[in-house]
Amino acid sequence: MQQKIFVIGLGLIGGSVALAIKNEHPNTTIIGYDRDEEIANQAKILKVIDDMAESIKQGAVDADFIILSIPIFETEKVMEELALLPLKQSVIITDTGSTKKSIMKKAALFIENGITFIGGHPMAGSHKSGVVAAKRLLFENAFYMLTPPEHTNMTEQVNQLKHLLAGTKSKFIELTADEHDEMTGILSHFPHIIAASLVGHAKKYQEIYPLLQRLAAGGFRDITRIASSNPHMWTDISLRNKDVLLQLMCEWKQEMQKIEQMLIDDEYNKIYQFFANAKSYRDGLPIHTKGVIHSFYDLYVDVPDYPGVISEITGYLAEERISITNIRILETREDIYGVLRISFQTIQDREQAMVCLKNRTNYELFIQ
Ligand SMILES: NC(=O)c1ccc[n+]([C@@H]2O[C@H](COP(=O)([O-])OP(=O)(O)OC[C@H]3O[C@@H](n4cnc5c(N)ncnc54)[C@H](O)[C@@H]3O)[C@@H](O)[C@H]2O)c1
Ligand SMILES: O=C(O)C(=O)C[C@]1(C(=O)O)C=C[C@@H](O)C=C1
Repeated sequence: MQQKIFVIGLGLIGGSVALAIKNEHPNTTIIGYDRDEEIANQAKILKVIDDMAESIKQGAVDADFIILSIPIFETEKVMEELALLPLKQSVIITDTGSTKKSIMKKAALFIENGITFIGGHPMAGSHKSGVVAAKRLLFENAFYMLTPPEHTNMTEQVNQLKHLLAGTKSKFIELTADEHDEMTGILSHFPHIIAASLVGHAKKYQEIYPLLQRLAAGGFRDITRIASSNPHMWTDISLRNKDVLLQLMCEWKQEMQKIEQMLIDDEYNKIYQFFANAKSYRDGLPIHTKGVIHSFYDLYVDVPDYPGVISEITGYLAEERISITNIRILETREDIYGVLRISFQTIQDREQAMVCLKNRTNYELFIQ
């Protein structure tokens, strides 16, 4: 029988999940709903969904799976709405929200009526929003965290959900809502607050140093990329994980005080150790996976510093239809060689690019 999947919220995550499901299970019918009708129309035109529902009720009542992919506060409201509808008794409802505690509390509304709700969170994404940024393989190799309600046996339904989401090519992991919120607090939510605060801090100096904005390069850009994320989404996340965040902030302030003291006391060895410890842990993080710590397949090209070198290289790659995810000059000064870093989404793309550039240029190529 053809299964009907109802996706509520057709943005970056809802759109990417829908594309992954359709690719793996072409026989499913994907019905989408977005409170912004234009976005739902766009999703239909982009073939992210098969059809649009006019209301949550219309899409939900005969759905086999319902996937909520909207900001956390909205997720909680829509869960209340769904709990009042005559849903299929066998339906499996899930969400993609970045926090899990408040959502799993709301899930009691379903559990008490024998309806399955399994919390979900694909641990990959982007600072970009919207259906146009959706990608079928956005979650490839990332962890996809599932939080089935505690003290229930939902093994069979969890397996059905994993089967449905197999096309995401992510690694499923089950944990409690508390564990989820603590770990994502440390690795995702708190870093987003720090990134936003670093940007705010630099902005304060903008009037004194108008050049600041143009000087903001390498390190500052790397550490603050996530400050470009959707403020609506992050306000919800911060408020719904505030206990964890407040604890982390308290520890962070103590850590800053320790470093402050090392500087005041000119403690060379301790300062060295502070950086060395961080480097050793950061260097040991798994690479070539997506998720909290992103890594792409980078290729470095030694290029002479002349105008047009980037368009020359991207031109060759475009002619051979090799897609890149990012490109950046790491260092260029007059008369010396600069290094161009090109990032690819897959190892195959990088290999193809190496062959292409070897054939068409004399530039030296290397991989770190
Ligand atoms: N962006 C990421 O990196 C990321 C990663 C993993 C999980 N998440 C979580 O996934 C969820 C969706 O995030 P996103 O990045 O796709 O956001 P998005 O802004 O790209 O898309 C959200 C969509 O939901 C729609 N929407 C909002 N309220 C709605 C409602 N009540 N009914 C129907 N549609 C509604 C919006 O119009 C929008 O199109 C959030 O809970 C977020 O925490 C985000
Ligand atoms: O890469 C990014 O831009 C993200 O912010 C993605 C990120 C993360 O912190 O890793 C952000 C929130 C989601 O809940 C999951 C993933």
